[in-house]
Amino acid sequence: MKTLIVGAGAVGGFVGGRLVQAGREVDFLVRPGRAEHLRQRGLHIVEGNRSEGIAVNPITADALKETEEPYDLVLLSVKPDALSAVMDDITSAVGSATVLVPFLNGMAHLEELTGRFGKSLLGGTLRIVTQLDDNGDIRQYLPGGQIEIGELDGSRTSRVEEVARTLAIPDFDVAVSADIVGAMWQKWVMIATVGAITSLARGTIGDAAALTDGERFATVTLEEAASVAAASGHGLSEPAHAALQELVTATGSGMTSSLSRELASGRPTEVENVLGDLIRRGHATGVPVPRLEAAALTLRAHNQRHTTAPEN
Ligand SMILES: NC(=O)C1=CN([C@@H]2O[C@H](COP(=O)(O)OP(=O)(O)OC[C@H]3O[C@@H](n4cnc5c(N)ncnc54)[C@H](OP(=O)(O)O)[C@@H]3O)[C@@H](O)[C@H]2O)C=CC1
Ligand SMILES: CC(C)(CO)C(=O)C(=O)O
Repeated sequence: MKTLIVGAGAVGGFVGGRLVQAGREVDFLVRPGRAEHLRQRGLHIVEGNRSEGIAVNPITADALKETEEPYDLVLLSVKPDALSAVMDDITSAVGSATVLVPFLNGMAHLEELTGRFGKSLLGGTLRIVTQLDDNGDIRQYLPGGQIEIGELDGSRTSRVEEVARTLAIPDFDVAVSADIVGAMWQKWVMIATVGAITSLARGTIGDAAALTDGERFATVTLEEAASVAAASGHGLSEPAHAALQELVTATGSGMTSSLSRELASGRPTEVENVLGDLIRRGHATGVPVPRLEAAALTLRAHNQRHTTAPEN
């Protein structure tokens, strides 16, 4: 499938770079500065001391407008504040048979994208731990990754199978979900909980678990996020809740989240998309969320110090 990766940051650069290495036909929609960087330096993925340079094909929005052939697959890997701009930019890349898969965290983007691209859209979740570094390279902090995709109505179609085959890259688990909306909510509960704990503790899940009352704090924070999901009609199954409970209280765990990594590196965070939206839904459904609110306040204060423009 001819694939367009939208945004060559921590997610798009990593997934797209691995797809190129696996021999897929991939272009990267990037802004002019990133295009220049990728042409000069190539895309670099760094794991520990190992750095791999990958020759990639960047394309800017102006050049994309000239494209006559739509892409088969478009992977959206920008942050929410860039979504409306890229939705305009990809118009010429999306034809009647194009499939779009978003990897953004949270749920707000789904409504926006469905309104614009309707049936072209699949749901998606991605679990990797990567970040752009100061050289513009992509650092992977934990090995492997998981991708879940699915039709929003839960049906099993040939196009979803084809996308899954295209995304099958080494060290990645790729699964087709019969309930991708539920899977996205589950990931949202996870990322909000891990993001809140690790941002407030300024450390890893393991660091927080080792603090006095750390495990209890993590348990109650998970309870808040899971209760909002349940009140919104997307309650976690008992095994899913138990697995998350283990994940967020794991002693010795090196897990962080993109929220806390960005907090630590002085970059603006996606607080509104990951925590703000969940808090708003908590208020709307009468679920108290004091720990999520405390984390959001910390991250909003950080954003105010580190951004000149609001996130959304
Ligand atoms: N990092 C992670 O481990 C994970 C992140 N996610 C989610 O994935 C999404 C993307 O995050 P992440 O990759 O970390 O973010 P990054 O900031 O690393 O990457 C976003 C990229 O989007 C690019 N971009 C911004 N505007 C445009 C535009 N108009 N056209 C083309 N490119 C553009 C930026 O490029 P530039 O500014 O250089 O132009 C940047 O390289 C987020 O919603 C995040 O929550 C999901 C799973 C894991
Ligand atoms: C899976 C996880 C928690 C990895 O960092 C993530 O999605 C994120 O940080 O945004």
